[in-house]
Amino acid sequence: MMKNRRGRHERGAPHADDAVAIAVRGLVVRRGPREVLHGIDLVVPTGQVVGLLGPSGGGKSTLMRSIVGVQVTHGGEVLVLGRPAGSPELRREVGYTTQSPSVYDDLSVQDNVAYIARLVLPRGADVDAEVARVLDLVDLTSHARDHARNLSGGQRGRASLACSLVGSPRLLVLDEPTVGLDPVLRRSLWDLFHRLAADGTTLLVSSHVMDEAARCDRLVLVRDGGILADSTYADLLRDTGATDAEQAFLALIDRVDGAAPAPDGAIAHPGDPGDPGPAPTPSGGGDGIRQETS
Ligand SMILES: Nc1ncnc2c1ncn2[C@@H]1O[C@H](COP(=O)(O)OP(=O)(O)OP(=O)(O)O)[C@@H](O)[C@H]1O
Repeated sequence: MMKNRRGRHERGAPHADDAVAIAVRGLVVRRGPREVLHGIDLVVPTGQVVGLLGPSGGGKSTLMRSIVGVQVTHGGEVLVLGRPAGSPELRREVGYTTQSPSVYDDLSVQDNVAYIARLVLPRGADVDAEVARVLDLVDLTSHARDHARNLSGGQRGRASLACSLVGSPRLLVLDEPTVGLDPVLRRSLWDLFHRLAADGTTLLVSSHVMDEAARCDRLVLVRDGGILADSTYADLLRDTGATDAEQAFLALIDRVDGAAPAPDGAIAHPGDPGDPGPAPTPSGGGDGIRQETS
């Protein structure tokens, strides 16, 4: 059994490639009558904060749902920590927050978290200590006894985030966790994300606020069901000649739409001639994708 960077014994998942937390190949998803992901290839390295950025309706949530295994998929492969997305073995390894905070209004904040902790933690674990730990991480200790219905929007979001931090999952998939937060809270959440990453957790964080790009170790720009770029913020600015993420995003769109030429050394886009394609995926995954809900 291996130990991770936190010194914990890791639970069961194969480790064909510890450097890769998520490997997506050729992912196709249809929702209703439309195909909304058109053959996505994506590799997310372990221990990084990877931002999934792009305009509303581009497919960020659908991609995240596919990664956590709650999305019916129609082609391709999604491996998470070396296993097919949605595998039962991943339930304690992957934390997920949806865009709408998932908390029980009629329970206190601490009881919401304790409920999840009793489901997630091994028998005999110190639930109270874990509740205190995660509430401290999201700065909600002073609201521990408040009913969730009495929280502000930002506090509800952090209560939901606290639930997904229970048990220190190795992968956190967070759908717009900073939406509606004031700048101070946004900064403190991004600081938390980087502390977790420094401790070995991988984070996939979506946002349609382009100025959050600078806070990510890696950026994946999603538009119209495809990946427009997969880069670092610095490389994105260098390769587009832009001064901020929004400008860079628009420059990439113009380039893809044929309105602007790519400068030398431009970012390789998936599917471009010369694009080396995704990094090798870890072996040990299944031959299909678990399909749980529509
Ligand atoms: N339940 C659904 N049924 C049918 N189509 C859907 C459903 N949910 C989303 N879609 C469609 O799938 C596409 C991708 O949506 P998705 O929610 O993944 O985008 P997004 O980038 O996360 O957007 P946002 O930033 O607004 O959350 C959109 O065209 C959307 O209309």
